[in-house]
Amino acid sequence: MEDLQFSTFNGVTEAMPAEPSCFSEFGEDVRLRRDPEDSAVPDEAGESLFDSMLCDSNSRLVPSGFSSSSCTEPDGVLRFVNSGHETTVEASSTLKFMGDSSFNGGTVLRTDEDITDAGDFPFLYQSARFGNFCYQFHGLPRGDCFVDLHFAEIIYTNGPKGIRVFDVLIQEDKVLSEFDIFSVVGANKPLQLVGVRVSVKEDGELVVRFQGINGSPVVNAICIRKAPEGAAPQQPKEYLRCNHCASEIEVSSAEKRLMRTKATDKYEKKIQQLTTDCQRKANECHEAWMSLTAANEQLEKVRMELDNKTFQARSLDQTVGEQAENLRNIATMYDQHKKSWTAAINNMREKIRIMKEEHIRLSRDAHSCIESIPELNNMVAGVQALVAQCEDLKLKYSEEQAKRKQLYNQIQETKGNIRVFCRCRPLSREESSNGCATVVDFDAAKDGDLGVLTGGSNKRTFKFDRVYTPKDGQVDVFADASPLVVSVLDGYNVCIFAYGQTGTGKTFTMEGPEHNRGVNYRTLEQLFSVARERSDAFTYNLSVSVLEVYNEQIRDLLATSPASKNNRLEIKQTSEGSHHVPGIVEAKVDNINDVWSVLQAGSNARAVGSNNVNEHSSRSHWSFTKFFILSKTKLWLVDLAGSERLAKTDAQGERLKEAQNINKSLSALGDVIYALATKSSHIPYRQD
Ligand SMILES: Nc1ncnc2c1ncn2[C@@H]1O[C@H](COP(=O)(O)OP(=O)(O)OP(=O)(O)O)[C@@H](O)[C@H]1O
Repeated sequence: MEDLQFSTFNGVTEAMPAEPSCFSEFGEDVRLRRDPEDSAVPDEAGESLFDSMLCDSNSRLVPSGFSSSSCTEPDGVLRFVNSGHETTVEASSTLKFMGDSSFNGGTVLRTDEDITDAGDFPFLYQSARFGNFCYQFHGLPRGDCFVDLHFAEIIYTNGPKGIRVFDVLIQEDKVLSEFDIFSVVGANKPLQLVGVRVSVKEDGELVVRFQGINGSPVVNAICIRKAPEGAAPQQPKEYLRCNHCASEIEVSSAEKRLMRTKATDKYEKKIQQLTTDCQRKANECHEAWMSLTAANEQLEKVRMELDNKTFQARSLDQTVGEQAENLRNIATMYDQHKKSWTAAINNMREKIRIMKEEHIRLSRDAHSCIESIPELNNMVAGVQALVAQCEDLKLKYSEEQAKRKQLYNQIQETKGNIRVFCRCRPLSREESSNGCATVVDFDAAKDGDLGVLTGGSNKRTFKFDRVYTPKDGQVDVFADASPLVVSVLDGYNVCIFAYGQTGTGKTFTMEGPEHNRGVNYRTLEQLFSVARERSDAFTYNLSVSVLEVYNEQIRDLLATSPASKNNRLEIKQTSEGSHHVPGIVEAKVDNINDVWSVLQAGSNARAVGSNNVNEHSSRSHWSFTKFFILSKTKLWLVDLAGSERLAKTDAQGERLKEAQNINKSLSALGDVIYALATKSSHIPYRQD
């Protein structure tokens, strides 16, 4: 009994409907006969699939070929059309298969492939009509009849499912909906729609129409059978069908209940198992939900991270943009630099080209020089000989110069260490207009004699080293002073001073006007000239100090600060016998202009008084000295104050005191000079 199962039509457990006896074998439920290759098993899905295809509740699908044994009443067959095939009469059967007729449209298709489980007439399934077609039968008897349709997928043998889907309508009633042969039995396998009950009217016409949904419809055979006339629908009987032999067995109510109980147990177990599966699936769903929640949280984190990354990406974009801008600027600068460098390189190339040409020219010159080297060597030898000769001459010159210097200074000493020159100025315009006349006789002036008329024919004569007449100029006076300049540079101390009565021309002789310089300027000019001539052999560092002796006080005329101006200076004698003034300003001079500036500064700082003898009379002695740092030699150039006869000048007060001091110091100077001239053992330098 395990192999038996209720036939279930229309989704409920019930007995098979009343069937014509010749097709009673088709009671086997299609849901139990799925093709193993299709891996189909009877299940709710398969049941739903067939239910959805079958539109007539009395019809059924049979997944096997037509068998002659199933046709118990061959006379009841009104038409059996073999689509796409010619008329066939089987000797072993009383059935006559008509050739393909009564169709409208479509084409014929045949196959030589074997049809699995094809029943007794496989050729029924090896030909078919397909395409856009319908069958229209005429001459059928009025009343009900059954229509059986035979199908097999012989075109799309590899499927897939759904490649051919179509509807079938009989007498415009849909009997198959979205019919898919391959989905039910696969390829090259028969599938019968059995027992569609239709009614034929008086016109005896029956129309079978095929409508394609996907692909073209197909049909292999159509069988029209006569239905029992006036037969009322029978009460459903309860059958059991053997799964192996497909024989139908009528069962009693008790047996049916027993089987139902067993079936109920079986289904309860199945329900239990489904409940367990459902619970398991629910758990799985819960776990999936939890993991989905976790995934969502993770997703949220990822989204936030993504937001951050997006923000960072935007920042990076901005940075990249700025960098790109910088790069563009750099590129622009680079282009500019490149242009300037290119220009510079071109310029350099031009220079190199010129230099190469110059180099070639020099190389040629060098070659010609090399060729003239022998001659050059001779010249070099000659030059070296001349240099040696020159060195020898320089040595001899130095020796001779030393001798000459010695002799020169000996001559100066022979002339006398103290020399006195007398210069007489011409009468001034004022003196001439006052009727003054000269009392000096210059007849023997060339011999150094000066006669002074003392009245009448009396004449008193004075002896000097040289007498300058009023006609002698500054140049003549300096001619005798200039040899002394050379002596200074040879290391001898020299002092030139002007002595005389007020207004006799001391300042004129020493300083002189700007257009007619005196001894000071000319001496120093010659000093720099000789120093320049000797610069190859000697270096002279020259400096100048300017001082004034006024009322027995020494004043530094180059001092600028009040403290140094008020500083009390004294003349000191060194152990070597020379004299100097500690603390006095020594201005370094490099040329005659410097000296002149210093002298001007010193002259401006002098204390000048006036008396009625000479308005511009100097009331002080002033001098400046040259210091030769190397030899420490000094040249004193002194413009003494004028000696005066006090009664004649009518001096009083300060002027009298000045005059007294001047005369006193001049008298002391006279004593010193006398002591020096007579080579006295005591020189009264510090006599008060
Ligand atoms: N040789 C000369 N030829 C022409 N003019 C002269 C000559 N010597 C002096 N004089 C003029 O005589 C005037 C007085 O000369 P200077 O001032 O030099 O006298 P001094 O002796 O320096 O007087 P003091 O002692 O009062 O300073 C000046 O006007 C000067 O120009």
